[in-house]
Amino acid sequence: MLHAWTVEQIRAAESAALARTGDQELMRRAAGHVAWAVCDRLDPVTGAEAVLLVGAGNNGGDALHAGALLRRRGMAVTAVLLDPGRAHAGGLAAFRARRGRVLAVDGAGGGAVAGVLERADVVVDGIVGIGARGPLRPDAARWVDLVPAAALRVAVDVPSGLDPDTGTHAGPVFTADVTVTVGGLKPGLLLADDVAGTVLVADVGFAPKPADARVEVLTDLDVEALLPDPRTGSDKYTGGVPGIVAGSAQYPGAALLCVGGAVRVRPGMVRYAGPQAAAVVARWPEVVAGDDPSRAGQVQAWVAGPGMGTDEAALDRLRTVVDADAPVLVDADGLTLLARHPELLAARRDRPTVLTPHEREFARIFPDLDLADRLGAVRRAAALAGVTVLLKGHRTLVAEPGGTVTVNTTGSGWLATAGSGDVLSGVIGSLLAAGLSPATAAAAGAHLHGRAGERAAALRAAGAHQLWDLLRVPVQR
Ligand SMILES: NC(=O)C1=CN([C@@H]2O[C@H](COP(=O)(O)OP(=O)(O)OC[C@H]3O[C@@H](n4cnc5c(N)ncnc54)[C@H](OP(=O)(O)O)[C@@H]3O)[C@@H](O)[C@H]2O)[C@@H](O)CC1
Ligand SMILES: [K+]
Repeated sequence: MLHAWTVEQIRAAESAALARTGDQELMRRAAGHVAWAVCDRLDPVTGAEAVLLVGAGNNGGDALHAGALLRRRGMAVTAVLLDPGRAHAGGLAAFRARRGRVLAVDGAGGGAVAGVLERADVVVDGIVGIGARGPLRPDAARWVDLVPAAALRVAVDVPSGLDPDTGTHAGPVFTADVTVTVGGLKPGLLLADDVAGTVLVADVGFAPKPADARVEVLTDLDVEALLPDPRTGSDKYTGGVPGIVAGSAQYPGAALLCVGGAVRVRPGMVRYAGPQAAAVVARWPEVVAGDDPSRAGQVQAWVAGPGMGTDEAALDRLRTVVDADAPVLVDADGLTLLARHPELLAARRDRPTVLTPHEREFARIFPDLDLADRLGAVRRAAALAGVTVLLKGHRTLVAEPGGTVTVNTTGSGWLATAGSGDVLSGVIGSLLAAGLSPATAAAAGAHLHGRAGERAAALRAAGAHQLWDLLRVPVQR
């Protein structure tokens, strides 16, 4: 499992390391990682031109020390000092000692900066790191806008303009190919991967405690270890029995897609309770199907919603499921019904429950929460409702009421297709039925679904039903 920490947590861990090691040494270590990230991506290194954008804080100091190392590797390096009177003294001395070129934006060098940037093979962003407050100020933002897209763009610690805690960027932002982040991951780097690019964690001798992290990422091996794995002596109930309430006359395919997602995770048995029982059994003969969830027999987790419609019959089925003792996942039309009948959601408070909204569905249920900050919004939603909330998106987020959020980093554009979410809810339903906690089932399901989406992209396998075959592919060790 990977972990990410807030700026406050990173600062707390850093201050202990500063007392032990001293800031110059930490900075030199951070700079070594930045220089390595640059050299590793350039061929040839010698003779390449680098520009450092240097702010007035320690982030600029990291960049200057990295520039000194790049000079040693034979690169032509220009440091652009955005606040020349306050540039980091130790970093600047090290850089000058290696005969790096210095331009000050407020003096004679100002006019030359645009031209130097235009020619750069590499631009290193040391404008601001975790000491920044609010959107980039205009005098820094103007240089970000001039960074050529063709250059290798390397951000030190955090791309300037990106909020490391939330991943939001209200104004101009340095768009990085690579971010070398110091000491530990920050949540914003996971959420805004389009801005952060590839994220490398620079180990400089301190790391916050994993147990303190409130933002996590599952890996393939984590998920593999969580999946139901039948052994001798297993029966269908040890494998888990999900019950699916999905599909309608208008959306018969949703029933098949959702049931298929559940079957292909390999539970002990799948039950179906809705108006498409005959179609479900015709496609999935292993499923035990009827139309009434109250007469479905033993179910260890319910999934309700995909394509089920929003009429009285659908509402009755949803009520039955919400009243059940088992864990419940509500998706799609089920969420529309929950938005109209908040008492149903209130009835699930503090019981094992997962909601899987996309942003429009989320806004219907939680109209007061601002999705500009998705991390904050999903966390507050889970706390308000007392249930696990999976917010779909390019980076799907899973929040549990206690405040921990899992960021899903798998997926591809091929998942943005009709019926893909129906498969996801079936997958999570099977994991819930196998006994995983709501947040773990939701996060593991999103991970598996995302990997299936990546395989679909690689195979050009169009159509949500293709995901069925791509869900449980063994992990390459
Ligand atoms: N401490 C250490 O030993 C280690 C630290 N490390 C490194 O230090 C970094 C943190 O350094 P930091 O605390 O100096 O803050 P930093 O991110 O450089 O920003 C402060 C500067 O930004 C300015 N500024 C603020 N807001 C702004 C805005 N919106 N737009 C524009 N400017 C803005 C602010 O200006 P002021 O408000 O003072 O006028 C001030 O000049 C960290 O990210 C990591 O890279 C690592 O090397 C490990 C060892
Ligand atoms: K930066």
